[in-house]
Amino acid sequence: MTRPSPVRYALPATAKRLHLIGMPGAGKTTLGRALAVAYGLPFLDLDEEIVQREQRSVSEIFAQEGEEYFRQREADTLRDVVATYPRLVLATGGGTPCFHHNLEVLLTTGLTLYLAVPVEELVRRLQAVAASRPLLAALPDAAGLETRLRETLAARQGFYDSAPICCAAPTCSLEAVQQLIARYFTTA
Ligand SMILES: Nc1ncnc2c1ncn2[C@@H]1O[C@H](COP(=O)(O)OP(=O)(O)O)[C@@H](O)[C@H]1O
Ligand SMILES: O=C(O)C1=C[C@@H](OP(=O)(O)O)[C@@H](O)[C@H](O)C1
Ligand SMILES: [Mg+2]
Repeated sequence: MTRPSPVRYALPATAKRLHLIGMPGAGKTTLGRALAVAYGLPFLDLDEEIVQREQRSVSEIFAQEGEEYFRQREADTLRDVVATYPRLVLATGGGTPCFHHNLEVLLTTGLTLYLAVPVEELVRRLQAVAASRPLLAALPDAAGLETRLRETLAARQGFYDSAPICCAAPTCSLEAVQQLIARYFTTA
């Protein structure tokens, strides 16, 4: 099988910012980094940017200041980032589109892509790393994690579904996402 030409998957010049949204564990950070390399764009992770500005971890911010403080910092940082970076792959946090009209900011300043990874797969991925995610830490077991993720997804689904592109491929691989994006631009 011959590999597809990279040119076929190049991000059109009109798409200057690519925003990834989705549940924790969907792969926004991991895939965002790979997409940025593939498209030759700068990469930024919104959580990492907040951590850098605050000089403390997301868990520490939640524990010391509470969620509302984090959401305000998240909203401010998002607006700063889109004002600062004309070209960018941005990995958001799982809750980003759901607070402080951030969804409008994301939809109007870049191409927003929803990584719709099934909850069963999120559970598998997050079991190892849930402790570092304040909204998922302290859950007793995989069943508790799954229940929490299903409740969270139900509350957020409407926000996520506003994205013009949705990747529902089982693992949302780099290749699958690039094909989706290429198709979006040839049919738009
Ligand atoms: N496509 C994938 N297949 C398998 N595991 C993945 C994939 N993408 C991410 N992961 C793993 O899932 C976990 C969460 O990924 P991450 O990129 O931090 O997700 P998010 O930023 O959406 O919360 C990490 O341990 C990462 O290695
Ligand atoms: O779902 C959420 O509300 C959150 C997801 C996290 O990002 P990831 O989706 O990258 O884990 C991080 O922003 C914070 O812990 C809150
Ligand atoms: Mg992340």
